[in-house]
Amino acid sequence: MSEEGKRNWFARLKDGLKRSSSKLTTGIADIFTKRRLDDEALEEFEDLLITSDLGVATAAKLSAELAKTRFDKEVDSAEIQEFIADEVAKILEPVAKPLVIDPGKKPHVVLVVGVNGSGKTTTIGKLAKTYRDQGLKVMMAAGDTFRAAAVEQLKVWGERTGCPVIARDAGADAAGLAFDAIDQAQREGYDLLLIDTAGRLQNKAHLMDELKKIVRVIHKRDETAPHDTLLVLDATTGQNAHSQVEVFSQATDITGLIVTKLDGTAKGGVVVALAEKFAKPVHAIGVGESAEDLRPFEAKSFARSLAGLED
Ligand SMILES: Nc1nc2c(ncn2[C@@H]2O[C@H](COP(=O)(O)OP(=O)(O)OP(=O)(O)O)[C@@H](O)[C@H]2O)c(=O)[nH]1
Repeated sequence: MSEEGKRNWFARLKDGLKRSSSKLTTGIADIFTKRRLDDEALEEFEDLLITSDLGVATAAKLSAELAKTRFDKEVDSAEIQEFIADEVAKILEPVAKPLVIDPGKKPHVVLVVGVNGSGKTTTIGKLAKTYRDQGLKVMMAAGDTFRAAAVEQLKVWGERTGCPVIARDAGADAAGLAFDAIDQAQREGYDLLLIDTAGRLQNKAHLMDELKKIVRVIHKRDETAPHDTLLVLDATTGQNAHSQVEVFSQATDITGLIVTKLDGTAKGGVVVALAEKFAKPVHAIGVGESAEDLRPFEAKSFARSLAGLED
């Protein structure tokens, strides 16, 4: 990416994370206006991290780390912002992994799952554009056979990206569609097949069972597939994302996360809590509705944006 492009992207990320970072930076300024770091300040700092959705474990970890080197010393908000950016980057580095498409698989099958409205269809459209722009031959399968509008929505992404969409009538069997899509993608030599699925709440056991069936049928067509199963998480749901990761991972082998809607929420900190708790790869983040608003997840950029700092 050109320096100009990187600068634009960081500006979008910073803009997108503004709600999350301003909550954190305002809190930091309130606590640390030329103040000696005492127990009370540490407690307020820990509470601020928890209310910023970084999670109890991360809050305790960062508070203990800060006390180690700065206890009883004068600290100011700029120093605390740099401290948070450094510590959060350390937590995020291990999970910041790009989605790698294996050219040996024809096609590389990516199954996309998540709760209703999390951004699955949009994210599939964005992924299709990303990989089409890299020269891959990409197909999409409208596996959300439950919601007629979802099939139409994916077809719009098909036109937008120039990638074909395999679809059936509303109400068709999602597993059967996945099977046929793999079959066609194999026959026509596609590099990547992105399979959309219907939104399903993690507390609906029968819908989790349907997801297991889709995976079983995909296995029947290609026993190595799906090669990636991505859980799309809407960052605005904050804490609920934890149970989504937990339950979807019980139903199928979630190989990575994509976190959407970071532009519309003050809960961007949840990405840090998820990394600390589940260590699942975060492949990309969404900061808007257009095709350009999905970018690889970069630990340092995200951490500095969250802390309200320049890249
Ligand atoms: N602001 C913002 N909106 C997003 C983002 N990603 C998706 N959306 C919007 O979120 C809404 C839901 O997105 P969909 O892609 O339809 O979600 P879905 O998971 O396919 O929904 P279901 O098919 O109902 O399960 C749409 O209005 C999208 O434009 C994002 O990163 N930022």
